[in-house]
Amino acid sequence: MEQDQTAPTGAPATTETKEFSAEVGRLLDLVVNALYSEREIFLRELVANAADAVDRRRFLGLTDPALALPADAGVIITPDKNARQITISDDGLGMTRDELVANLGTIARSGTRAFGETVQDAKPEERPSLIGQFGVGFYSAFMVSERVEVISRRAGSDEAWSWRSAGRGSFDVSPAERATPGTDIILHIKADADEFLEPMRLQTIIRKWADHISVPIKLVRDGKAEAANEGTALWRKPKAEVTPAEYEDFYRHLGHFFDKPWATLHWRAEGALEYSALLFVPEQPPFDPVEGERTSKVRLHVRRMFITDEAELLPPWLRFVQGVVDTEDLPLNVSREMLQTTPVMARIRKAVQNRVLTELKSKAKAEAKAETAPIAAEDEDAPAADPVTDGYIRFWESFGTILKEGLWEDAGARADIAPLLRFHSSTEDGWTSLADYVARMKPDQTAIYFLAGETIEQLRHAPVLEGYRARGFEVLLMTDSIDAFWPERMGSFEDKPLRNARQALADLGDAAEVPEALKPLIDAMTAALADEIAEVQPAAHLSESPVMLVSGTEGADLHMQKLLRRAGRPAWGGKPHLTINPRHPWIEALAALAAKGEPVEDEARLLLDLARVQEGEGPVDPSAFIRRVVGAITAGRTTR
Ligand SMILES: Nc1ncnc2c1ncn2[C@@H]1O[C@H](COP(=O)(O)OP(=O)(O)OP(=O)(O)O)[C@@H](O)[C@H]1O
Repeated sequence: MEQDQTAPTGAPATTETKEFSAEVGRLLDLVVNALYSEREIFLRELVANAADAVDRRRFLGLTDPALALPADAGVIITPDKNARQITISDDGLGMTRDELVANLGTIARSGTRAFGETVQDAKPEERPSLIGQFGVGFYSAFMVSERVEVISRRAGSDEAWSWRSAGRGSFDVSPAERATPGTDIILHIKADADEFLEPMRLQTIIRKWADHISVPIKLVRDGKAEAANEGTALWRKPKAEVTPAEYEDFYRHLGHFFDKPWATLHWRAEGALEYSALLFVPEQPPFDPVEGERTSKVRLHVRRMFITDEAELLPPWLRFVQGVVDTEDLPLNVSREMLQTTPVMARIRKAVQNRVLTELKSKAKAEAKAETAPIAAEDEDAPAADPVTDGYIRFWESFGTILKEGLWEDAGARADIAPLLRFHSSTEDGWTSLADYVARMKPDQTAIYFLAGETIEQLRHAPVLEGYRARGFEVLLMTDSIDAFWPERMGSFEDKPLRNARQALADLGDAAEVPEALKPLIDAMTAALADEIAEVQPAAHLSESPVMLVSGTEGADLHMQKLLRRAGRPAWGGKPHLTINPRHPWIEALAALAAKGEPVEDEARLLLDLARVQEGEGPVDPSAFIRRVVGAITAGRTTR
């Protein structure tokens, strides 16, 4: 604690000095030094924060009149050349003392380290967007300021607090005064940042970065506050009047995006439902160091006014879509509950979802056609076709995993999602669709076979494929966790059942008769492995491997059982079957031993462990496994 000489009269003259958390300190260094050449974006960041605070207060004010916004709420930017200050004031929600300390001093985003690395690797022109992407917005103030003061009063509270820092090591917090709720950010401008004290310069920056913010932004010039942003709400403009660059700027403004939109959907619905929508499918998944939320963040506006980004305008499996839906059909004071229950919202959701799926389908189809003949992009929304960024596979590799969640959880959408799916395959290079698979099916093939596992490489060498190969049957290979689950729910595609290759071996007619010579071995192995194995069978289709684990035809297969166990769920599904290769010399030798009544238990266990290892599982008892392998090799040296 130290005495503060400058504390406002009436407030206790105490200042608390606090250290920045180590990560915030690092973040500050990075922002100030790495992004020096792009300093103007400090204004974008601070104005965006101010406008967000106004939006948040408006929304909370709908249900809590104590928080209601004043009619002329907005953001005012006041440059003062003489005092070398810029003040950015808003009528937003404000912050309590604790929020000031937490938001501006101690919470470092999980992206800090990644941010540092990325900034160093990034090209200079990519750097500005990194700030927004990694959530270091406020600290950009220190690019142009030697000191920053924040005075904030939380709506609904009488107390105001001041936060001050020179951006090195520590910050001070003390009581302050503010006549109304909201926040002032006071920047004490650095000697080399004079340009930002010019109203003209500030105006240009706002036009460039913040024009579409719907909260009114004013700039004080010669003592007069003048509107600085058009607040055009880009999504309300006719498509023909929006340039590709404006779409891109708006997309970046929406959130932490630094790529280009892969698809831009801009339309207006009139008639039974009235709304404008401007949606984007990103090119790449956003940087997300921790598993993010599953809900869609598409923003809901009512007659231009931002209402919430929690309206779940799209289902979780389309959560990668970003943008705005602005409707005439809801009242401005729509409540959270109403968002859940009103039929208007249900209809808008359905319409928006359909539009997105239609777009994806047309892009998927365009790519399929492009494989045979070069075509012009069919998409009227896209400004220009770019083969690299427009390719459907580009989208699939970024978001296919998320899209597949819809197959599992959304029965009504399965038919729409099916044509969008792409897979690796045991016979094809690259990606293939279900329709293409069906077109390649052999005349005697009745099902679509798939195999889910950890990696494509592992799957390509899975012994279970040996029988399918022998018949010329293609098997789709899948490696997302969700792949273990959705095919059963989907059931079929174009009337062809989806069959798990591990469980469908019987389809191949491979259930060989048990030859007499093998019976003693099979009986002995079955007895020895009864705890782990449902059955030991000979297999006609194994050519190279001596053994293989096969899943029972019912319930979870081996891969799904593993995923369930990992997720701490009971791994329902029967014990696996162990298939042995009667033509393998080792099995032949064992069969001869068993026929003489000699014990084969040890080798039965070894075979089981080998089959498990082949499936990416550990041996039942690793040290016993090693003992047996070493024993077998040692014996092999003398008997081979
Ligand atoms: N003018 C303001 N009024 C109220 N709260 C604010 C204001 N400015 C910042 N904050 C609070 O401080 C937090 C941190 O701001 P900062 O700009 O660093 O990150 P962010 O806005 O959350 O992320 P990003 O800028 O990357 O979108 C904000 O989330 C908000 O809670």
